[in-house]
Amino acid sequence: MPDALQFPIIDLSFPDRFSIANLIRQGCVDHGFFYLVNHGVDEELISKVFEQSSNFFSLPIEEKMKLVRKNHRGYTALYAEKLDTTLTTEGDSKESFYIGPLADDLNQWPLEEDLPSWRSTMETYHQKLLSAVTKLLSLIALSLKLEEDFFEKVGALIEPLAFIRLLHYPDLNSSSEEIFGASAHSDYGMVTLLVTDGVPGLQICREKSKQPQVWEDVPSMSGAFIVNIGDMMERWTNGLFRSTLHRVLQPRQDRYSVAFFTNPSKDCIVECLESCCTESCPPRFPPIKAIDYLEERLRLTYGL
Ligand SMILES: O=C(O)CCC(=O)C(=O)O
Ligand SMILES: [Fe+2]
Repeated sequence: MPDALQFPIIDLSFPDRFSIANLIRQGCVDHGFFYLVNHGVDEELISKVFEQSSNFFSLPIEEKMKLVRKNHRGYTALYAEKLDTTLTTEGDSKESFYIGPLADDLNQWPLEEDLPSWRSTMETYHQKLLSAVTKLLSLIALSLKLEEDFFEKVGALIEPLAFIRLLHYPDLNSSSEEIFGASAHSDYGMVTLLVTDGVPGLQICREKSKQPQVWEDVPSMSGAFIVNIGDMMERWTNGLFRSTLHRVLQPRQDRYSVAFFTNPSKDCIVECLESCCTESCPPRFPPIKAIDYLEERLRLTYGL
């Protein structure tokens, strides 16, 4: 058995920003994963989000289906999503609910009388997470030897396409090796901040092209977000920062988690950073517009 994974612990409130930036760089180059502590999001708010998430997923399926996913907002039922697009199996054994940018009015919400304070809890969480991510991105910019406001300057943060995904992996009492809670995938955007209820299941594969693939457990850390780099950040850094393959096994008991995905604003162009390419190491990915990339990935995931 390999030793348990150890990721760097990034303290968002630590005053020496350059040493934190170096630690981030190490985490992103080695694993594409790190823990984030002192992130400014109250424990109490996180507990409330989990409680409200469980309230929603406990509703009868007919109620949940009234909010079925439109414009990538709302409910996706068990098996409706398959993150590993190469699998021929049915779909992932999870249900989820997406809440997108608050300004564009496309979100779908349960009725206040059915789930009081549900909407306001999620809106507060969205705002708090966006503020933590903005701080984190300035450190990521430093870690890439860029100016702290690099991601602002390239327009990534004008109206970032940021999504909360509430996740519920029910205990299905089945042990099919073919079906995953979330099948192997990498996230699409810049960074993802994840919090789980502590039930194990998340694994990463550090060498995606090595066969057989080696999967290692990611332990949760109380009070910390698990942060991982997404594909657009990998493209910006020409592969220096890894967007690591990960998955969730079917849990042996109910499991809840909450992911916060941050993608750049829709018109932001993601192209290889000058500091990440040379004549002998040219850009591996052509420039792309964030919205085009995101839409294509979502299309593949949902088989549209
Ligand atoms: O639930 C988890 O632990 C991970 C979820 C995940 O990887 C995702 O939703 O992209
Ligand atoms: Fe993921």
